[in-house]
This record gives sequence, C-alpha cells and structure tokens, in this order.
Amino acid sequence: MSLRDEEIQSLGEQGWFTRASFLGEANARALHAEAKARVEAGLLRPAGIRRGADHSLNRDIRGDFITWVKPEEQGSALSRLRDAYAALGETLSTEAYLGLGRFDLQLAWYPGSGERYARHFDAFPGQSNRRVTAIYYLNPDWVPAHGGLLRLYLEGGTVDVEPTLDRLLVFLSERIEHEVLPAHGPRLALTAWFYGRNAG
Ligand SMILES: O=C(O)CCC(=O)C(=O)O
Ligand SMILES: [Fe+2]
Repeated sequence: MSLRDEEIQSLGEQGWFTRASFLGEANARALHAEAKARVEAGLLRPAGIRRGADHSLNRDIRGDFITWVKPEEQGSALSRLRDAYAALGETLSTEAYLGLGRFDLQLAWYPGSGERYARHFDAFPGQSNRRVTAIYYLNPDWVPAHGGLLRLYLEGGTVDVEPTLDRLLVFLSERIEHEVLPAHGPRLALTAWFYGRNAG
C-alpha cells in the first residue's frame, strides 16, 4: 500500500488522517461477518477501566466489549486485515519515518445502548511504546442517529469521525486525545496499536 501526499501531510502536521475506503466494500463486509461471529460466539469481555482498590470496572468511562485478535487462519478476512495493517506499518515507517515495529490487534464492540469511551490518550510520552493507533470501522448500517462518533481533540478544536464501514483512521497515540461519543447502534471496530521498532 502507499500513502497519499495529503495523508502524509495531515499526519505530520495534525497528527492524524482518515481514509473513507481502505479495503473495499466486499472485504469490509466479509470482515464485518467474521467480527460479528466472534461477538455472537461470546468471545468478547467488558473492557472498562479499573476503579480503585476493589478493581471493579467503571463502565461509565468505557462501555465497550473487547477481545485480542491473535494471528488467524490464512485466507480469512481477518488475516487479510492483519496483512493490510502490517503493510500500513511498513509504509508509515518508510514514508512517514515513524520507525514502527509490531502491533497488537483488538476487536471492540459497543452494543448500542449509549456506551461510550471517555476522553483519553492511548499512550503517554515516556510511559509506553505505543506510537500509532489505526482503527478500521465495520458498521454497514451506520446512520447519524447511531452516534458513536470518534471525537478528536486537536489544537484548533474538535473533529468528529463517522465510524462507517471500511473507514480507516490513523493517529499518533501520544499526541491525539480522543473520545467515543455514546453509541446508539451496534458499533464494531478493529484497532491496531503499533509499537516502536525497539520495543520489547
Ligand atoms: O473505536 C474507536 O473509535 C476508538 C476506541 C479507542 O479510543 C480505544 O480503544 O482506545
Ligand atoms: Fe483510544
């Protein structure tokens, strides 16, 4: 894969870019079916943020359900996405000089009863080797009333990204604070966190 000039420029200047169509509709629909099957098989667990000494989950801060996606069968749509993310990481390293290494892949599902994920960073300078966050959205039936927009907090104000089928969003994990607004329809995404090349 290759990055467009405006994507490299946006990443360098603003710390993010989005591409409305990443793998094409047929691939996106196949991925949606595989992701949904994992949800329906009961493989996802409440994410949440640990709250104090009792370690209970604060679902008001983070209401999604997640599972880590391990390397999967060749030929599956998920393995094609993993390959596409690997190619994205290499391209970001060569064309945007980001020096990325391996990545973790997570499937996240918001059932759609108003769950959200409060404003946060994915990484803090010096505390983590997470360098780049890439999110691929899988919501074929999304309409504005479903909400679940990803709000980015930028220097000049906020930008809201629609979690529509086949959309890719890429941002610098340490630089872009963001928030998932309440989801009133089912919301699926596959997120990759890329680590620095020298990370353990
Ligand atoms: O799904 C999204 O749009 C963002 C999720 C998120 O911020 C996270 O998992 O850290
Ligand atoms: Fe995040």
